[in-house]
Order: sequence, then structure tokens, then C-alpha cells
Amino acid sequence: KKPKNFPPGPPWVPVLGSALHVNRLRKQTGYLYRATAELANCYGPVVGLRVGKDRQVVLCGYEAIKEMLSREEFDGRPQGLFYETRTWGKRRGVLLTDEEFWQEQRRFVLRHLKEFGFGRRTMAELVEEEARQLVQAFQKRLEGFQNAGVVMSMHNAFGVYVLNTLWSILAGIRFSHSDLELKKLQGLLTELFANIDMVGCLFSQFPVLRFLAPEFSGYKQFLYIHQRVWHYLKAELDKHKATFQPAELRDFMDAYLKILMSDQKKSSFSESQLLAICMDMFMAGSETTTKSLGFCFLYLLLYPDVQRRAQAEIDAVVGRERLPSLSDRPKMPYMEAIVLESVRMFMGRTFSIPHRALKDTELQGYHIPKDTMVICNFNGTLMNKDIWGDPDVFRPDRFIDSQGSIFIPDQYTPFGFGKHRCMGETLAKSNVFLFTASLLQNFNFSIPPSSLPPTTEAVDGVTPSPKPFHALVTPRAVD
Ligand code: HEM
Repeated sequence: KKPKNFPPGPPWVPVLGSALHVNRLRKQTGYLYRATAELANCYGPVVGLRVGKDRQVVLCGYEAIKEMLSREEFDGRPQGLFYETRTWGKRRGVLLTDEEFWQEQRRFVLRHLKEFGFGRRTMAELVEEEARQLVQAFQKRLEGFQNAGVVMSMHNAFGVYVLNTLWSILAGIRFSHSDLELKKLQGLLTELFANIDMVGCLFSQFPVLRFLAPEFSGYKQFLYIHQRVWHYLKAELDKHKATFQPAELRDFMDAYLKILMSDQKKSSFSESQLLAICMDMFMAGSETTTKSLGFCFLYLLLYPDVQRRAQAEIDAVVGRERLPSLSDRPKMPYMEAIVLESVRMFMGRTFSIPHRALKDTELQGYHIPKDTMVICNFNGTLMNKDIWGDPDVFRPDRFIDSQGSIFIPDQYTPFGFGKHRCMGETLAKSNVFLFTASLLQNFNFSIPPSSLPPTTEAVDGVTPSPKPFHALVTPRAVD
């Protein structure tokens, strides 16, 4: 039964709630974010749903999103089977935990990512090294083809390089592009991301299905992938333990191990929690950044004039003698605006990570009972015509004011805000900036001859991906 004054939405039927209605709309529109945006057109910016056992409220307007993200009673994260299974039987990590446990762990992670986690090398050096490797890999592919160029698959060109910046910080590891185990793992994660949604999946909404239909409900595959990830991380942790030197901490794993060995550690610290943090970083950091880069290059193909303007800026600020560095960033507002616009195009097609009401409360005048899942549909802000005018157009200029400086409207919140704000924003933006600037400095990207322009329709999932696309990559002529 709908609670009194619960946000408006489609009718609830026994057991299924509004699941069939939402599913029908999803099939019609192709995406869950579009289905809920349609519901917002019908019922208003705060939509109330029930999907199986989950009571959900989807927010599609800036006012509602701002209110929810800035109020502490919405700082919970959902509970239940799905959130326990993903961290091997108990809710752990930093991505989907809450209250005191999460506060302690978030504080530790943030401090060590800043102070120590970047290790002996700074984050700038790490990202610059990966950008150099990326450019070299492209140059190698082009060897022998001179000016004719090579047609390359672009939607998956960045995964290993993004992962390397993250993994160097966490565990001091750099993968080679051909590492087979890593490729397998990345493939599994991508598959998982395409098969579940931000709001869970069939077995989390209808838990009995894990017994009745373990394969159909996604439970079996979910369990399998998370076990694979666990084995992968555990093997690394064992290596760290075997070579650990308390006086010479190498990376985040070492810093955490040191705390685990101290007498004063709080009860939220454990070895499984360390593995869960690594997995969360893996999941929150690699797919998001890689897909933002994917959308970035998709739009650069579709908007060659944006590419030319970026290259003119790179030539003027950096020249052609050295690769761009992060210290060039403040002098390159157009490149910075490309980063903001690419992330808008990516996050404008999805939701935030779900929050949970920690107590009975109100939001925008509606009653929200304790434990309701509350989720932001960023499509309602990042792709809103009233805010952006032409949201479907890739126009970095929208982030540049009349003085030529970066201007970011309040409604631009792809990293969330409030207490759960993204922990990897700086790293993600640095990666997108430097990888894109380094490639554009050296190559031109165009639609391959006799191919149609790539579609901007995405593959749905936890986060959207560009559909596979190719670019003709040619070396830039040196003047
Ligand atoms: C373009 C890339 C990225 C985007 C668009 C993005 C976006 C977000 C969003 C919307 C949230 C949820 C905020 C909320 O629940 O209110 C979030 C949380 C989070 N992100 Fe990111 N993120 C990105 C990259 C990264 C990277 C590279 C890392 C890791 C270094 C990371 C780690 C996290 C973590 C750990 C959280 C959970 C924070 C918490 O609940 O306290 N993210 N991110």
C-alpha cells in the first residue's frame, strides 16, 4: 500500500509494485533514465515507485536533487541482499555504506589518497606517464601507415590506462596493455555493469528469485563476477603482506595494512574492508572515467570544429615539442570545457548512486518513509532544455564566460555533492583532460571513409557506454 502523501507515480500492484509499468516504459524508450524522465513529465520532478520489495523515489529536478543531496537524513545507502553480496556477504567498502562505519572509512581513504596514496610520485606524474604511454601506443599502431592513418576502435581505447592511474595509487601496479587476466577482469566488469542498474537488479528487488531462477535473475553471474574480483584483489593483498615494511609504505594498501596492525584501530577496519575499498575504487573509478573518454571522442568525431579549436589551444599553450602536462590546465579553458562537456554527456544519461532515507522525513513536501531508496536522475538536470538550451549539442563553449574563463552553472552536478560527493573527481577530470589533450596534440580523429557517423545512442546499464565506434586516426602534420 502506498504510504500517505508518498510522491506521485504509477499505480502499485501486489508483489510487483510498479515494476511492469516501469519496464514497459523502459522498453518503449530504450533506457531506464528515459523511462523515469517520462514518469517525471507525467507526475512531476519527484516520482514515487515500488519495484518488488524496494520503495524508490526518483528525483528529476534540480531543486529536489539539491535538497536531497544536502540533507543528512538522506545520507544512507540502500541495504539488503544485493549490497551484501557485492562485498562478499556483508555491507563493506565506501561506495555503498553509510553512517559511522562509512564516515570513518571515507575519512581514512580521502586522507591517504591525498597525503600518501599518490605515493612517492604525485598524481600529476602518474597521469602524465599514462598519457605518454597512450600516445606511444597510438603511434605504434600508426607505424608504417604514414599519413594514411589507421581505423581504430575508440570506445574501449582507454580502459587499461585509466585503471593504471587508479591501481598505481592503490596497489602500486601498472598493467601492460596486453595483460590477459586484466582484460578478462575488465570484460567481466563491463558485462556486469551492462546487466545491472543503479537501482539494483531482479534478484535484489525480488530476492526469492535467487533460489527459483538463479541464472535468469542475474544472481549466479553477480556472485561469480564478485568472487573473481575478490580472488584477484586477495592475491595482490597477499603479495603486499609478504613484502610489507612498516617504515616504507609504498601505496594505499600498505597504509591500510599499517593501520590493521596497530592497536588503536577502530572496529570498522578489517582486511575484508580493505579489499572492498579496492573493489569500490575499481568499480567507481575505471568504468566512469573510461566511458567519459569514450563519449568525449565520440563527440569529437561528430564535431570536428571542436577538435580544431582544442588543437589550436594546445598548440598555443604547449606547442608540439613536449606533451601537455597538468600544470598547463589553468591556461587551457577550452580543453577544460571539453572535459566538463564530455562528463555532462556521460552522466546526463544516468542516475547517481542511490541514497536511503535514514528516518521518516519529508522531501519537497512529500512524505518519505525510513529506508526508502532515493535516487537522482541526472538527465533531469544535465540534459534539461531550460538550463542548457541545446543539451544534445556538444558545445564546450557553454562552460566559458564572456571573459574567456571557465563558468560552471550550479545545476552541473555530475559528481554529486554533499557528504557522499565523488572521491575521485580530481583524478577523473585529470585523466580525461590529459589523455584527450595528449592525443589531440598528436593525432586527428575523423569518421572513417564510407562509414556513417557514429550513433549517440548509448548502451544502457549501471552507467551508459557509447555503442562501439571507430575513428580514422591520422598523425597531425608538423608545421
Ligand atoms: C567521470 C568520472 C566520475 C564520475 C562522473 C563520478 C560520479 C560520482 C557520483 C555521481 C557519485 C555519487 C555521489 C552521491 O551518491 O551523492 C560518486 C561517488 C563516488 N565516486 Fe565517483 N565519479 C567518477 C570517477 C570516480 C573515480 C576516478 C573514483 C576513484 C578514485 C571515484 C570514486 C567514488 C567513490 C568512492 C564514491 C562514493 C563516495 C561516498 O559515497 O562517500 N569516482 N561518483
